[in-house]
Amino acid sequence: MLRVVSIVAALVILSTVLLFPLSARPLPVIEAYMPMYAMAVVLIEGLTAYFFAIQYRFTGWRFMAALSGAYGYVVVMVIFQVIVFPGVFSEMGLLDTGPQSAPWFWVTWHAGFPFFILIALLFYSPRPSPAPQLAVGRYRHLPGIILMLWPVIFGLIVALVVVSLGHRLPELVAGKSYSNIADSLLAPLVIALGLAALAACVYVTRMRDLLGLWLALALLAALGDVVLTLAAIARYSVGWYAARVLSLISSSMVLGFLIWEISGLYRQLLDSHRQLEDRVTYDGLTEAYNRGYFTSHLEKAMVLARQEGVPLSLLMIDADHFKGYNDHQGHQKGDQCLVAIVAAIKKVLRRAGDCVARYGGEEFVVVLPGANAHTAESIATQIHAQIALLQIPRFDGLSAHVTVSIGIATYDGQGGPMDSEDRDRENLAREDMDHEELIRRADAALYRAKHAGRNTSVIFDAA
Ligand SMILES: Nc1nc2c(ncn2[C@@H]2O[C@H](COP(=O)(O)OP(=O)(O)OP(=O)(O)O)[C@@H](O)[C@H]2O)c(=O)[nH]1
Repeated sequence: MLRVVSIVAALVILSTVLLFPLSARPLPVIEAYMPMYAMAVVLIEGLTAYFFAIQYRFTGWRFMAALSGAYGYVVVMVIFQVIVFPGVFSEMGLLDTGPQSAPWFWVTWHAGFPFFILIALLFYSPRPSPAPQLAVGRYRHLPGIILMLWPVIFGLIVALVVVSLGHRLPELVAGKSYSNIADSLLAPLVIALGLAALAACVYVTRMRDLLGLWLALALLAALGDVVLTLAAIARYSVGWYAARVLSLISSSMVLGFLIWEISGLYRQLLDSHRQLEDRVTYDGLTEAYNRGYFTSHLEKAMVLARQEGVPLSLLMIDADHFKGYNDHQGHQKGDQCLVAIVAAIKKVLRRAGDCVARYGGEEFVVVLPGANAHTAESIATQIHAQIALLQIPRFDGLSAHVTVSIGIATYDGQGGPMDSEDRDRENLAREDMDHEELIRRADAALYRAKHAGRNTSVIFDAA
């Protein structure tokens, strides 16, 4: 970022120096240039003021409020300058203020902006992060609102004075030349304010903050704008056109930075949203779904199964003698074993709605929408086979390799359970089964699988 700023700063200085001797050379009059330029400045500075106000709103950083005020002031000045500028809305400009009002608005704009930046720098403090320290109390935003509004109100008063003095304003423009500005004390005043604001910005922010860096660059471009305008002596000359371009660069600088910053915040927001979503969806160790996700998924899957009248099976899978494995191999190996078990289960699950979740410590659940007890049993058998293929040794004498036990329960999609063998018994037991009941049944089947000697699957049987 420092390199980009340095390159732009070098270009601003170089173009100012190179164009300075050519400034007074006249160029063709393009009357549309002024309104287009003014519209762009109003839009850019208005957006900048808005973004600073928003930043103040969310961070409570008064520097932001004061900067918003400085840019708001410029908007007021530019609007009035373009209204009274000859040849934009009418031959002599609107409001019948005479030919002196436009250059006076230029002076008040270019003196006022660095002045308000100087004021804003009085409120500079390192950026509050990460949590904004907002003052509490009913009127906590009052100082910030005052900082934002007073430059705008001041600008309106200045505009009122300039408009009402109109023809009585001291002469700054004579014919096509506005050399009176350059010859009067106004020129050194405007340049001195610009230099002071630039120096203060560098000194106060120490360029630690990217905003300070871009603000300094904007002030440098604004200074180039002032120097070339003063050297141009007349409108529609090389210096005059070039100064307007520098003025646009100065305006865009900070807005560009703010947009870049906001895009970054948007990306961060999406990333943290994704992370949060992952946290509430996945188990951190095995990357299987977590219990919370499983419960809501099962609930929805059962509603869908009921609506479509199709079965749904649930497998509850538990690693056998896992305490013994942990005790012999250590907790880390135990973790790796759980990860391997999930990977093995995933290999068996091929249908879109199938999912594996970690139900608790070494216990996993598999939801199989559309699977009846027979299909579920076949999937359980495949899981046993995949886990056998892992060949994870135990060395505790209980068994050669890690195995799992599986309990199977099936919901028939008709509002009742479907038992393994006896359909009459199933019909007797028909009831409105919810997901908790299905889990309870899978758990009961798992219990029986454990008692049947482990490394086996059992289908729930109400008997
Ligand atoms: N390494 C590791 N171990 C875990 C994790 N979660 C639970 N365990 C362990 O898993 C073991 C479960 O033990 P038990 O509930 O007694 O069951 P078991 O030894 O597997 O016996 P059976 O289930 O009856 O075959 C405990 O020792 C837990 O510490 C985990 O995330 N990582």
